Amino acid sequence: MQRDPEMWEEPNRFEPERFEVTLEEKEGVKFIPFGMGRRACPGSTMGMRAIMLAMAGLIQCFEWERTGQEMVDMTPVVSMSMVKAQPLEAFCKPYGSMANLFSQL
Ligand code: HEM
Repeated sequence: MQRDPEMWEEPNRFEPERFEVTLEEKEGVKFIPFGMGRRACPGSTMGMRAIMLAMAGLIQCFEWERTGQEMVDMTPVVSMSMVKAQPLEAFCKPYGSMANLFSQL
């Protein structure tokens, strides 16, 4: 459903802003990674915050680069969750100020 062309414009394009729409807004209920109704995930808020914190930390602390000239292959495998067909390989190095911090850990 999250990649249904009848629900989303260019569903295969990486555009996370599309999920900023809340349930109250006119887009309606199109983003339901936590299920709905009585059995919906009770940990949804914690899940969203944990992922946001983890992603923000990775982006804020490290400089990321591809391993070669080719673009990262985003082809997914059809499964219960969205898994990349090719595992992500990337170089990361801590930003200058972070390197000092990490060396003290
Ligand atoms: C990104 C993180 C998470 C995702 C994508 C996720 C997704 C889901 C989904 C799809 C369901 C099934 C809903 C349904 O049956 O309609 C579920 C159920 C559940 N989740 Fe999560 N979840 C996440 C994080 C968490 C966390 C952090 C907790 C607890 C701290 C949690 C606790 C539960 C529990 C207890 C259920 C069963 C609810 C029931 O059957 O009544 N989840 N989750």
